[in-house]
Amino acid sequence: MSDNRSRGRRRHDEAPRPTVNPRRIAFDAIRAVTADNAYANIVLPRMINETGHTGRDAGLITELTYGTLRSLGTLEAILAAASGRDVRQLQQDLVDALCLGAYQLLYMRIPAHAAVATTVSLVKAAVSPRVSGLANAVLRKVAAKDLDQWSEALATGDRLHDLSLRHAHPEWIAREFEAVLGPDELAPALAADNVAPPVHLCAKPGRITKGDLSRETRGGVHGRFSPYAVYLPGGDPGRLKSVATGLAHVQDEGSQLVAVALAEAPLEGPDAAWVDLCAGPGGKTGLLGALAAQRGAHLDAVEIQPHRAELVAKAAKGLPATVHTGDGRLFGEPNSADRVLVDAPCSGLGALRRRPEARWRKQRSDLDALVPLQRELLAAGLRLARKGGLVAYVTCSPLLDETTEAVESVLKAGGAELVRPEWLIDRVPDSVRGESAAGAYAQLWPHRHGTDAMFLALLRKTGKR
Ligand SMILES: C[S@@+](CC[C@H](N)C(=O)[O-])C[C@H]1O[C@@H](n2cnc3c(N)ncnc32)[C@H](O)[C@@H]1O
Repeated sequence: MSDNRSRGRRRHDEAPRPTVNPRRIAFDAIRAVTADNAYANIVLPRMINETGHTGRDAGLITELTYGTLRSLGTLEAILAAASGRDVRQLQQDLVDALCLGAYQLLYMRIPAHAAVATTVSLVKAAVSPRVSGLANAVLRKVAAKDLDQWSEALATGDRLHDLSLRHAHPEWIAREFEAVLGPDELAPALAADNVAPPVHLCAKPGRITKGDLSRETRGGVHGRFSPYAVYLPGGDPGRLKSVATGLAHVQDEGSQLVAVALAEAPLEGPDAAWVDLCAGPGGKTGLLGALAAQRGAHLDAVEIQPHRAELVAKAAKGLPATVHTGDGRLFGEPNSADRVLVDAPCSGLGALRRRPEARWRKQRSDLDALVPLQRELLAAGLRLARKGGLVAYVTCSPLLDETTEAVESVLKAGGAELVRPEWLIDRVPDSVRGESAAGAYAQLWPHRHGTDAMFLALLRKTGKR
């Protein structure tokens, strides 16, 4: 009797079992990205939450969705070969389902018969029963080879083409990376973009220590390089009290390093007026603001997009910082700032591992508008700095146009010099890029450092601009 009662009570207390199949959720998320231009890292957590999946199922859904989206170009090339036709001739929802199936066959340890059967059922239910026979035939052909065999079968002998196909990147991105890294490191750099990174947290200096933050995360380890980084072992960072109350925030370790490198660079003269000229959504504002508080400095944070400026205001809460909504190119008095961060809007190609679909959406032509804006913002940062003041030019991209070429073109106008970012270079091995008598740049890489590919040029204003 008592047994029955307790069994009944337990059933009543349990959360309802999720009823939507994990593969269906992954398919719906992929459709949202390909059909509605959604961002997977925004729609997927919501879908998982709404359908009540947790633990291993949530992990499976994430792997299916992110993995398929990261590998789309390669999967489509293999599907084209397996079906004997250009996949653009097929309806998009069928292609999405086939990509999801092919991903399981080629990248996951799911038995072929299960991957084919579940995908065919999905096609019947979510696309059309009329095309389920076609889906079955194509996936069986895909299953006949593994990824290495497909890569070999589709290789043309052109190194960039073959590496791009094997590591699922558009060829133009591989070419741009190679222009910076050289041929030997290209394969590991591309491969690193396909590994989901852990969430990095920043323990705001003066607010919480790394030790206390890692204890709160139950198993989080201290970052390799940043004095403030903790790697989250898993779970939702938003549920941590320190994150919810603003003592810590989510921020890639590389982003932390480039911001701290500006704050730690030696400076002669006053050191009270700091500016963050491209601040949204406010990660670096939060860290620089906390450092400014410790040093008796004040931070002005500028962001052109009002909704992003609101996020900056949240990140700056309780810190000695003022948030301005406006154009950084027009902000402030010339010769007034001691330290300026120009974290310029960029292609974001240094953070592809965090944004699964991004590599297939970006185009080389996106740089046409970004490159002039980056140079104008850097020139504005130098105008704002006082003589002897420091400007950090930062991008989350290693591309030549957005990094060294931007800096060199602005330096040509005179009145500024390149400074070695010693603080960063001393603590991060293999982070020097392009050392010369004129100075050195810092470049971080996922495959070398486990960070996003952040670029930093530290400049000192030497005269009139
Ligand atoms: C790379 S993001 C900055 C990331 C930020 N520093 C952080 O750590 O969270 C670049 C930001 O610059 C903003 N932006 C673009 N053009 C701008 C302009 N002319 N003036 C100020 N901000 C601008 C973008 O809206 C975007 O929020």
